[in-house]
Amino acid sequence: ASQHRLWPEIEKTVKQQVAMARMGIGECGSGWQLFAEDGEMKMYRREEEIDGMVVDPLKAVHVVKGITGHEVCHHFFSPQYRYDWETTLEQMTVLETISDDTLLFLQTHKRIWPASQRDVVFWSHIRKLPNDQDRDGPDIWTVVNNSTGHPDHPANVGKCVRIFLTVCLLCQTRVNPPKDGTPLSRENVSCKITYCSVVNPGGWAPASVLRAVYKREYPKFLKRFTAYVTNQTKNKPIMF
Ligand SMILES: O=S(=O)(CCO)c1ccc(-c2ccc(C3CCCC3)c([C@@H]3C[C@@H]3c3ccccn3)c2)cc1
Repeated sequence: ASQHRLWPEIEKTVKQQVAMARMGIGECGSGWQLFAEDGEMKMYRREEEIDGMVVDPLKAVHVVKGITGHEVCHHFFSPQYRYDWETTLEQMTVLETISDDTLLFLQTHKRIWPASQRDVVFWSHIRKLPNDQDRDGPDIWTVVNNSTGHPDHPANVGKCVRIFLTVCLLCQTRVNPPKDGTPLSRENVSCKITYCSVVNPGGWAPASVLRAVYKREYPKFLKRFTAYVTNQTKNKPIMF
C-alpha cells in the first residue's frame, strides 16, 4: 500500500485526525457546544459555515462496556456489516481495494427532504497505533475516512450532490483484570470511543434542515452502531 498514489495523503490525514481526536474538548479550541447526551455518550458540535453551507464539526465521546477498540474499528471499517448499522445508507460500492487496511468507497445516502440526494467517494483506512501513554496497555485502533476524487465517478454528474467528509473513529480499550486471577471476560473490558466528523453537504441545503438532521442522525448513528458491535461480539472470543 505504501506505493499507492493515495498513500502520502493517507499518512498525513491519519496523523492529523488522530492528533485532533486525542485532544480533549477543552484543548480543541473554543466554541464546542454539548448538543446531545445519553448515558456515557456526549456529543459536541461547533457551528461553522463555508459559503453559507453548514459544515458543523462534530466530536462525540462514548464509553461502551464489553467490547474492544479493535472490534469497534473492525465493524466500522469492514463493508460487509455496513448495511446493518448505517441507516441513512442507500448504496455502497467498494471501488478499489487499495490494501487489506485501505478501501475506496462510493456511497449514496437516502434523500433527506427537502435536500437533494447525496453521494460521497472516500478512502477508508484502519490502523493500530502504539499506546504511547501506557506502554504495556492495549493498543489504540482508528479508522479514518476522507473524501477523494475518482476518475470514473466525477462529482455532481448524476442526480446526487457530492458531499465531502473527514471522519475519524478513535478507540482506546480499557482492561480491568479480575482480582481472583480468573480468565479475562467481557466484563473486564471497555472501550473509550471518540468519533470526529466534518461533513460538507456539497450543494446548498437550508441550515435549519441540516442542523436538525445532524441533531437527529448523529446520536442515533453512534448508539445504533455501538449496540450493533455489542450484539455481534457478545458470544465471540474477545478481539484485542
Ligand atoms: O462515518 S461515515 O464515514 C460511516 C460510513 O457511512 C459517514 C457518516 C455520515 C455520512 C453522512 C452523509 C450525508 C449526510 C447528509 C448531508 C446532507 C444530506 C445527507 C449525513 C447526515 C448527517 C446525517 C447523518 C449523520 C450520521 C449518520 C448518518 N447520517 C451523513 C456519511 C458517512
